[in-house]
Amino acid sequence: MGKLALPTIQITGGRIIDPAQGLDHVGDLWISRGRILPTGGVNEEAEVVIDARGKIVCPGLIDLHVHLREPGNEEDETIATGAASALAGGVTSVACMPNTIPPIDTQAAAEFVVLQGQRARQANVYPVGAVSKGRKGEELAALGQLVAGGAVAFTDDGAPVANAGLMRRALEYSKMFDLVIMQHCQVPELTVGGVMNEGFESMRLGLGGMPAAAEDIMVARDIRLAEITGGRLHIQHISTARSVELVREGKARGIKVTAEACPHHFSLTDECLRTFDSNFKMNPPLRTAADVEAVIEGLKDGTIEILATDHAPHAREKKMRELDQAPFGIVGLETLIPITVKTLIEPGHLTWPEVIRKLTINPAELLRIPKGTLRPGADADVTVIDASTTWTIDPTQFRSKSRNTPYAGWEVRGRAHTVIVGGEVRYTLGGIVREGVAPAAG
Ligand SMILES: NC(=O)N[C@@H](CC(=O)O)C(=O)O
Ligand SMILES: [Zn+2]
Ligand SMILES: [Zn+2]
Repeated sequence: MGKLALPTIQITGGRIIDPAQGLDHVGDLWISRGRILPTGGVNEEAEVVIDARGKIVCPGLIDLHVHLREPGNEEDETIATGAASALAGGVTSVACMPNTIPPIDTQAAAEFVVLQGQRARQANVYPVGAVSKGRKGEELAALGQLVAGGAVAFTDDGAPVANAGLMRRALEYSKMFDLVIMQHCQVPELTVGGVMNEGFESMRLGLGGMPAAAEDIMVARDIRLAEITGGRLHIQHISTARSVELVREGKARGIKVTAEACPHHFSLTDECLRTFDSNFKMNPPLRTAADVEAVIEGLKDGTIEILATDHAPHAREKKMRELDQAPFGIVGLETLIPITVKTLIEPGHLTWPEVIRKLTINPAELLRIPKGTLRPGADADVTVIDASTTWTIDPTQFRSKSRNTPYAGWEVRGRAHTVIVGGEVRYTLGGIVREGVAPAAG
């Protein structure tokens, strides 16, 4: 669809929340030809009217940590199904990890991801390039070429950059592009054979443990490396109390370190493994209640400025293997909003504007992408959230190709109602008044 064909959209009567502008008020939001219009809109009838009374209208959510599995594991997810899953979760932009087969470690590989994202016409898809060639942790990948191919950050996620010398060079070199190095912090030698958090529960269950220290030690090392290089370090899926403390200290000392937390790390604990259900197996593992509390505290005081899902789809036959054989990871995009509502908003830890900030302008600024705000002239990526609707999480209804969620059957509140990307309604639960052809139900 050309820009001229994009409709004028009026979203009426919603609670407009845009942390980037400090906005939180009830009103109308106007969109035309793919862009946000100034308040008051245009002097014409809108072609599409979305009734947002009682709902939240915010910048399209951004999830900077997803695994889309293409190329190489299309039985788990494709860029198209993952980007459709994003929309169903209210997410209009995703940054996808390079642990595909082959990995995203060249310009051509990054361009392929961008192209597949454009073809899919679902959420915007931004590739994250590998730090090392083949994600082998030996030689630096051609970071400049990756940037030319569209990479917005670098990581070897799925594995850490274990070699301190390589990590130092990556932090040094990435300064040239002002891009962030995202790190899966974990000393590999300390987690060999691990299935879950090391502690009372793993001992009781007789399962191999992954100590919190494996994460803490690498977080400490990398913050120090960020300090001596002046590079930008981003801690992925932070999960331990000590790591949160280290990031807090690092920030206080003026080091360029940021962190993200995932819903499972602030909603579940290692006690869930008593079921031996592989849907509770992820990396980093579910930790103790004290760690969950510390992560929530970090979210509250701003130490952790980003929410991300680490959406990690795995086909049923893989995830159904015995616990120690099953792969790590859970799908996350379609449960992001309700689990955040249940565990952060309803208990009063964070307000809606605080949550939305961590899902819009904060990740946009981290990736240096021109997204995450409803400022006039901005790309019209908008999420309308029905914050009060109650529903039951049913994995068979997911747009994702995979169903590996620990939240099946949970009674929850809040979900994306309508999602607009580039001025086009790409997902809706219905209720849109519009001339001409109605958009396909998401
Ligand atoms: N988080 C996970 O448990 N799994 C991720 C890898 C990763 O994020 O490290 C995956 O790719 O499946
Ligand atoms: Zn990881
Ligand atoms: Zn990941």
